[in-house]
Amino acid sequence: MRKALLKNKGLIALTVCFSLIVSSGSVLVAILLQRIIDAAVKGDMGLFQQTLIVSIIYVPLLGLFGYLYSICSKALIRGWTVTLRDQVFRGILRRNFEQFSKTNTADYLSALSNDIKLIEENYVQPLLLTLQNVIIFVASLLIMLFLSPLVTGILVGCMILMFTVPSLFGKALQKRQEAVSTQMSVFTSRLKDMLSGYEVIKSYSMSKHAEKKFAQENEIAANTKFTADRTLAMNEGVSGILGSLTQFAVVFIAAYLILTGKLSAGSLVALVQLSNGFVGPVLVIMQNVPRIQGVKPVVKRIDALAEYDDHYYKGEIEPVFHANLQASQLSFAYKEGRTVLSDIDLTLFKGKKYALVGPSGCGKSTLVKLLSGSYAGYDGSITYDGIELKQLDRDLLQQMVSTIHQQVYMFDTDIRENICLYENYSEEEIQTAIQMSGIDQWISQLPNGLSSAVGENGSNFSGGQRQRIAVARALIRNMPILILDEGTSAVDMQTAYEIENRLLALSDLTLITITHNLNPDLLGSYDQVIYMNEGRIAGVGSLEELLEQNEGFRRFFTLEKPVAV
Ligand SMILES: Nc1ncnc2c1ncn2[C@@H]1O[C@H](COP(=O)(O)OP(=O)(O)OP(=O)(O)O)[C@@H](O)[C@H]1O
Repeated sequence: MRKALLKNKGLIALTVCFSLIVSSGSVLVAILLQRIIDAAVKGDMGLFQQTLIVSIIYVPLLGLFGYLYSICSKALIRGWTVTLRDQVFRGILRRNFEQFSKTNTADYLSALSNDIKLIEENYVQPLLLTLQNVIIFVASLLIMLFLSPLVTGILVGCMILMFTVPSLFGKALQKRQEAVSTQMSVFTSRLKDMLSGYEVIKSYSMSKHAEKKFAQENEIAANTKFTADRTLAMNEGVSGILGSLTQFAVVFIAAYLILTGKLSAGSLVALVQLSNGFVGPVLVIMQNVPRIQGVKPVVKRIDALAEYDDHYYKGEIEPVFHANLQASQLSFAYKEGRTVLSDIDLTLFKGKKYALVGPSGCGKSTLVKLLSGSYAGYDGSITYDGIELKQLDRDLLQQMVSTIHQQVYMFDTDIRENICLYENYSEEEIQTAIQMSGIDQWISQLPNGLSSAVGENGSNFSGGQRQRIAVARALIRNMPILILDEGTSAVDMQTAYEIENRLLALSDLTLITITHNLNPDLLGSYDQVIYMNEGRIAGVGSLEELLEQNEGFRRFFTLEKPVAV
């Protein structure tokens, strides 16, 4: 929050400046009123004309500054929220995979939309209003003291009473605004879940259930917001009553002073006017301070997202991969006490090709995620050319390893952008990548070729086509290590065979392929097959060696029916 404020310091200075002019200017109107009434009562034509001329110049000028203040404060709100949203988004991107996946994506969406709106309405706007009204309050106080210290004293007494109200409501509001933020996050999460499962809802006739569930969630979210609004209304109501009582007190006391000849009629008008400029701001402050206090937990949440510091990966060493990638005594658990990988010792040499096989759930994907630096909370060590992964510069490490997952994510743009990911590659590089991934012919048949739109998450194309685009996306980057996490599972056997064979032919590439396709021809082409079972390495060697020497692998291999090409 503070950083977002500092980034807009120019606008803040202008807003405060105009606020100062407008607020003090509006208070000085009381003096003009006093002079007009006194001139009329006393029959002083000179004072009347003089005040008239000053008013004709003064009022439009005040209007102009009012307009400038309004524009500046709106620009400040705009700048503040834009900066805040940018900072939160950057903070989210700075997280490592492990930290990112601890929070539901809908929570991030809710923070970027609902929470920032809550902050805009309940923090930024009230803060500006409070500032403006503090100035009006101070200016009114000074002039009132000058006109009648007695009336001012009574007013201040009433004010102290009024100031106790925000502290009564502040805590309750804080709790309720926090509940609104949490509930909106839950609501967004459930909504996202339902929309993502649209296909299942339709195919299993779940529409009625989905509608009912949505109505329930909608009702809960609206009720939580209404509970917070009720507290706000209570705060506003009590403040309003106290404000009116105070104004009445001023009028009666001032009238009494006129009756006893201690105050002029003009001063009464000025005092009433000023008491408005005195009570009004206190009311505004009373209504807005609890709002600001109430939204503090949400501000804290947003700050935590924006100022995220990845303490795991603070490494600055530039990674190199000339020799090997090694795991020693590597163990890992997603949740404490539920070990997924145990005592992994493995050395992968540059340029070699590895097939990682094993029963479902044995930890293959977890292992490659650890090797590529997605998770940091492991025991043991992972080294690139002898240097511990946690000491390496993570951004540079990400430029060394590319992964093709079974579920490919496609951005809603065209094929070219999904391959290049907004980086510049020559036409020749693009052509080579699409040839290697076997999509050149298919693309050439599309009416718009590489410019064909892929649709939301690639919905215009089949799973296999998406995977092949992902292969091209990885190949064009020419990274030294490529992980194929069942990355060809959605293409037909022949195509998978062709793609893998092309990758196997790249001498500089270190390839790690996770596969359930136990095709002896294909597996036989890998330098080594790594057989995993129950979170451990249960065997490493060529296909032949494993089949000869490893009973467990032999059983696994024969049970998982090999598929002929
Ligand atoms: N993000 C996660 N949080 C908690 N547990 C997880 C997570 N991802 C995987 N697991 C668990 O870790 C274990 C290993 O999963 P992993 O995906 O690494 O296995 P795998 O061998 O790749 O499986 P498959 O061949 O079916 O893809 C499984 O028991 C799985 O339930």
